[in-house]
Amino acid sequence: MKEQLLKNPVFQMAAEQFDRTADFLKLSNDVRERCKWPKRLLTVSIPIKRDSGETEVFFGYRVQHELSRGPVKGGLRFHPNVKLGEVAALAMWMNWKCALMGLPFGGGKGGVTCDPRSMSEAELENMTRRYTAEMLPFIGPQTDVMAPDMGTNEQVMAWMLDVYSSHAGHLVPGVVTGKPVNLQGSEGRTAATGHGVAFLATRALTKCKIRHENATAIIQGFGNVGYHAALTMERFGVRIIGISDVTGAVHNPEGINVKELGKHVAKSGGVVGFTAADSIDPADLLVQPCDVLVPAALERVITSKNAGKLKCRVLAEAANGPTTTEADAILERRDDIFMIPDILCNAGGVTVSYFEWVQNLQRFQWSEQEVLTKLDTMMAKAFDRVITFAQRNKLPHRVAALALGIKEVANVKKQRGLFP
Ligand SMILES: NC(=O)C1=CN([C@@H]2O[C@H](COP(=O)(O)OP(=O)(O)OC[C@H]3O[C@@H](n4cnc5c(N)ncnc54)[C@H](OP(=O)(O)O)[C@@H]3O)[C@@H](O)[C@H]2O)C=CC1
Ligand SMILES: O=C(O)CCC(=O)C(=O)O
Repeated sequence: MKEQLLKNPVFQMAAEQFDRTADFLKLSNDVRERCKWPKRLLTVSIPIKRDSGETEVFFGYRVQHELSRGPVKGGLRFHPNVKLGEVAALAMWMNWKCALMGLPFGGGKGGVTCDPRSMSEAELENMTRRYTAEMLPFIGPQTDVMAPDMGTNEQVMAWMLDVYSSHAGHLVPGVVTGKPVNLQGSEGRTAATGHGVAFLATRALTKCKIRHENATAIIQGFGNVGYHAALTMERFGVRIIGISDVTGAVHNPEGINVKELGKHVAKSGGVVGFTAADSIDPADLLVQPCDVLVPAALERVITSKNAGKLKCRVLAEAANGPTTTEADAILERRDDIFMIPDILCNAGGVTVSYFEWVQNLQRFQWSEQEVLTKLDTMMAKAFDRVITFAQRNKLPHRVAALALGIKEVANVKKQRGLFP
C-alpha cells in the first residue's frame, strides 16, 4: 500500500512535506511512521442508473488519516481526477490543518471520480445517496464528519444528512457540516474559507507594508472558495484584476466587479465571455503583476515552470496543495514573496465546520457575526503562531505551519502509547 500511495504525485508531495518536517522535529521512527500513514482507506463502488436508463458504476473513496484526537473531519470532492492517492494526500493535509488550528479532529477526505458538470441533478443525488449508504458503517458525528469540497455543495450535504438520518430514525445534524442553514447548518460556513483567505491575505499585506486599499489580486478558481475570497477582498478594498475558472480567464487592471462576474458565470457557466474584462490565457494570468495571487482550484498549479516568474508579493494558498515541491524550493529562495501555506490559509472552512458541529451537538444556533468574530480570532492566532515559529526557527512558512500541526499529533500519539 505504501508503494501504491507513493506512486501518486499528490501523495508524494504530501509525504515529502511530512518527511522534511519530521526531520526538523527529529521525530522518532516509531512516531514518524504512525503519523505518516493513513489509518483507514475505504474504496466503494457506486452503481447508479443514468438518465439514459443505463447503469454506470462510479468509484468513491474515503481516507481517514488519523483517529487519535477525535472524529475525522474533511471534505468530499466530486471531480474527474479523483484518485485514492490524491484523497489520501488531502486527508493527511486535513490532519495537520485541524491540529494546527487546535480543532479536536483527525483529518479525512473523500471523493468520487466523476464529472459533476456532465451529470443531471437526479444523477448527482442518486450517486451521493449511494455513496453515503456505502459509508454508513464508517461515518457519524463521533466518527467521521464530511463537508463540501470541489464539486460538492450544501445540497450534497443535505442529501447525505437525509440518508444518514433516515437510517438512524431521527435527525442527526452533526453527521455533516456545510449543510443548509435551515437544516442546522451554520451561518457563515458558505463564505468561511474565502473569508479566512481574504482575512489572512490582508494581514500578510500589512507585513509586507502594503496598504490593502491600494492592493490588487488575481484568483485562480471561481467556485465557493475563489468567489468568496474575491468578494471579501473586494469588500476590504482590494482591486480584483484577474479571475480564471475551468472555461478560461479574464483580466482587467482597472478592476473586475466580482458580483457582476458572478452573475455572468451563473448565466453562461464560466468566466469566458465577460465583456467588462479582457480574456487572457489562464497560464499567463498566474504570472501577471499583482499584490496577492490566490490559487483556489486544483493541486500542483505553481510549478518549477512558473514559480520563478510569479510577480505577486503575497501567495495565498486557498487550494490544497497548489505548489509542487520543486516550486517550493524556488519560492524559498525568493525573499520577495510572502507565502501563506494552504493548511493555514484555507483553514477558515474547517474552523467554521467545527463551530457548526459544536452548535449541532448543543442544539444551538450562533449568529453570523458571532461565527465570523470567533473565526477571525482563531485565524489571527494561528497566523501569528506560524509566522513567529518560522522566524524563530528560520523556517519557510509551510514547514513552520506543518511543524506546529505535526508536533501536536505526535505528542498525542506518544501520550496514548502503542498497542503492544
Ligand atoms: N470548500 C471549502 O470549504 C474548502 C475548499 N478548499 C480547497 O479550495 C479549492 C477549491 O474548492 P471549492 O471552491 O470548494 O471548489 P468548487 O468546486 O466550488 O470550485 C472550484 C473552482 O475551480 C475551478 N477550476 C477547476 N479546474 C480549474 C482549472 N484547471 N483552472 C482554473 N480553475 C479551475 C472550477 O471551475 P468550474 O466551476 O468552471 O468547474 C471552479 O471555479 C480546492 O483545492 C479545495 O480542496 C480548501 C478548504 C475548504
Ligand atoms: O469543512 C470541513 O470539514 C473540511 C474542509 C476541507 O475539506 C478542507 O479544509 O480542505
